[in-house]
Amino acid sequence: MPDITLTAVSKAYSAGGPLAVDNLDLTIPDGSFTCLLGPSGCGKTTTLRMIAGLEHPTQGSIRVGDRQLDSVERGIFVPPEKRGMGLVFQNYALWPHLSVRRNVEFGLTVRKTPSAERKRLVDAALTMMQILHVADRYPSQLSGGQQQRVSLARMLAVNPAVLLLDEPLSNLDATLRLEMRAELKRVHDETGHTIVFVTHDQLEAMTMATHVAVMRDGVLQQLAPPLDVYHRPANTFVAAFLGSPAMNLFECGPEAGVLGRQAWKYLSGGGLTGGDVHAAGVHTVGVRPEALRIVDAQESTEADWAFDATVKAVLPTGAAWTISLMVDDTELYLVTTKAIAAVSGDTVRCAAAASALHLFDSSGARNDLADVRPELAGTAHA
Ligand SMILES: Nc1ncnc2c1ncn2[C@@H]1O[C@H](COP(=O)(O)OP(=O)(O)OP(=O)(O)O)[C@@H](O)[C@H]1O
Repeated sequence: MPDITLTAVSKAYSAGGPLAVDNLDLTIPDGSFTCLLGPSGCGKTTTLRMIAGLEHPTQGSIRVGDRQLDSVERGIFVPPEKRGMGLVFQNYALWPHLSVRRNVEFGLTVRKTPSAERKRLVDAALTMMQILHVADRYPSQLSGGQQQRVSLARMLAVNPAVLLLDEPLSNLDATLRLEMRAELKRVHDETGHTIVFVTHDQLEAMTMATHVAVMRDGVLQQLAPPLDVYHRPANTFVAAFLGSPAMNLFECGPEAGVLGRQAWKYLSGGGLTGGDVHAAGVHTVGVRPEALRIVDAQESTEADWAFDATVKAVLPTGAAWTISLMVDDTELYLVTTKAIAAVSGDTVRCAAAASALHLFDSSGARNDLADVRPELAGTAHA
């Protein structure tokens, strides 16, 4: 199936009311695992439901390759059952009075698929989801994870070209969620289906997606592979939304706080004058907690940005240490896998490579300064 393309799609639930989705241009590549990611109410579900044909756009068009599914301007609307898409929601909506096999068979029975073919397709879907051994049980006799596998098997059995999933893992406990993430990724690798997956969980998006579409207030912020979104966020919203702890962000300039003034001084060095930094529009600096390190005075190189900070608290997480630091009244986080001896109240020297700094202008948009100082382009991880 070709790409799914949304062009200038908007949706208001009431005439003249607020836009749940605002002028969305989005291309979901064929065969991709695209996650629609963003905080509650940002328009992810509305977008998914419009792709499915369960909601009508107020404006704009949706097509798959050359096939128009919706066009408000041209009065086109293809009903959900004719779109070749399978849907799975957060609540599995299994029929309680039907066995697992009958549940999975349901869509095929509706389509009047011959019984031998039906059995083959159901067995294949149950095998794919590794639940063939519970085929004769009823939903109430299954764990939450197994029930979710049944709802996925039910969708896979009818072999839709596109799988639309709306927070399908949010009812599962942490262990099952992890297991199902791996499972969905495997299904995607094995089938090559296009998957569109709604989640507000950044870890879910990072771990499974080939592409992440970050939304805010109905507006697309960035569409890119997950590591690009993480390492080259398009703006401060995306930068702050991904990562745990989130990216340290602080205002930078001659009038900013202590840390921001130091950063501004650093950025102004190396042939780039303060005026140039200002002219280039740097307003906010970001640095990921794991890009900061604690150094001995002799360890940081001249190219590093280095500063002194006071340890507020050391928070061991088992695999790593999260350290809360204060520079004057700015709090920032550092994550390290190296055990450190520091305790609350100690002063430590921190450093980050120039390439680990993310620069944003006053509108919050990414500003690489790449033309001026390539080492500040933030490309170390790209
Ligand atoms: N049926 C509806 N009628 C009126 N407003 C709605 C309806 N469904 C959603 N909205 C509103 O549209 C906006 C987008 O909602 P949507 O459910 O698409 O967001 P979401 O990002 O999926 O949120 P969540 O993660 O909480 O499900 C919200 O302001 C919401 O209140």
